[in-house]
Amino acid sequence: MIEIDGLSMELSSFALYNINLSVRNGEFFTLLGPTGAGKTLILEAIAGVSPINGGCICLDGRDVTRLPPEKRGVGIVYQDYALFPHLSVKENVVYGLRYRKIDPEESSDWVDWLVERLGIRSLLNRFPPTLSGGEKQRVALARALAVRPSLLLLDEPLSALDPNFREEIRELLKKLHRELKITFLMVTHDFSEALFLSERSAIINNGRIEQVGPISDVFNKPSSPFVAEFVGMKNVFRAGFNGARALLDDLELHLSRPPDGHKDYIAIRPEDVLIGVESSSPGNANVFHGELCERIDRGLYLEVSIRRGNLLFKAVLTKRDLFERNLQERTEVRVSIDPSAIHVF
Ligand SMILES: Nc1ncnc2c1ncn2[C@@H]1O[C@H](COP(=O)(O)OP(=O)(O)OP(=O)(O)O)[C@@H](O)[C@H]1O
Repeated sequence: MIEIDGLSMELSSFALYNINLSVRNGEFFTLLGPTGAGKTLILEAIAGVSPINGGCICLDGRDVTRLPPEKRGVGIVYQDYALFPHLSVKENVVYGLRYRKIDPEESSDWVDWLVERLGIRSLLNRFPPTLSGGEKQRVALARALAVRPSLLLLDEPLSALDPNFREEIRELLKKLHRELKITFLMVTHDFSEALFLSERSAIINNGRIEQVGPISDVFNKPSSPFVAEFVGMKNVFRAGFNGARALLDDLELHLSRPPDGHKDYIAIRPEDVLIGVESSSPGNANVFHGELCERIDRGLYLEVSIRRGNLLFKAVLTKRDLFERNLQERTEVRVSIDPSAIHVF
C-alpha cells in the first residue's frame, strides 16, 4: 500500500504541488499524463531517488520519507531498461541481492522461478547490448523482482519497444501482476495501455493530480476539460444549462437528464458525432446542420471538422463513408448527437 500525503518537489523550472495519493495493496495503478507532467518525478520520489521538499510517503504503513532507496522495499523498471552493459544477464538479475545484502542462496529458488517465468534462461550468459528490446525488458523485470519488492515501480516500460514486443510485454505485465499479487505502479502517457493494465489511475497535469479513480470512470466521466481531451473527448465546450438542455452559443443540445449540481462544460467523443445518418434514438436526438470544413487522414479513418456558427465539432468517418457519400470539404452535412453521448462536468 502506498500513501502519499502532501508531496511537493521544487526544481528550477518545474514543481510538484501537494500530491495526495493512496494506492491499495496488490493494485495495478497507473500515473497517466502527457510528457513533462511530472509522472516520473512522483515515481522517483517514491523510490527515494529524487529529493522532495515536503510531504510524506508511507509504504505498507512504514514512513519511508527519509529512508534511502535500498531500504524502501521497492523494485523499479525503466523505459530504457537501465541494465549494466558490462554484466551478464545473470549478473544483472542478481545484482540487487548483493546490494541489498540478501543471501543469494536463500533467493535461488525465487530467482530460478523468475528466470523461467520471464523466459530468459537461454539468455543468462549473454550481455545486454546483444539483446532485443523485449529481451532487455524481461531481464529488467527479473532484476527488479529478484529482491522480492512489495511494490514494483514501472516507468514507461513499454514505450521504447517496437509494437510486437510492446504487446508481448504488456500481456506479460498483466499476467505477472495477477500471479505475484504485489502492487504495481506504472507511469505511462498512453491511455490505451492504462485502460488495458490498470484498475485505477491518477491523471497528472503540470505537476498536479487532475483526477483519480477507476480507469473506466476516468474514461467515461472525466471531471475537467484537460482529462476529457486526454481521454479522447475532442469536443469540449463551455456551456450554460437550462434543465436538461445545454446552451452553446445559439445551439441548444438535449441532455439525457438535467445535470446534478453546477456544471460548466460538455464533452462529446468524435465517434458520437454522427454525420448524415439517423440517430439510434431519433425521438430526442440533437440534429443540426453544419459545414464540413476539414478532413485529416488518420490512416484507418478520417477525422473531420464540422463548423456550426462559432462551434467546431470533430467527428470520425471511414474512408468508405467519405467516398460513398461524396462528402467533400465545404459541403453542408446533417449532424446528429444522441443526448446520452453528451458528458457534462
Ligand atoms: N533534476 C531535474 N531538474 C530540473 N528539472 C527536472 C529534473 N527532472 C525533471 N525535471 C523537469 O520536470 C518536469 C517533469 O518531468 P518528468 O520526468 O516527471 O515528466 P513525465 O511526466 O514523466 O514526462 P515523460 O513522459 O516525458 O517522461 C519536466 O519538465 C522535466 O524537464
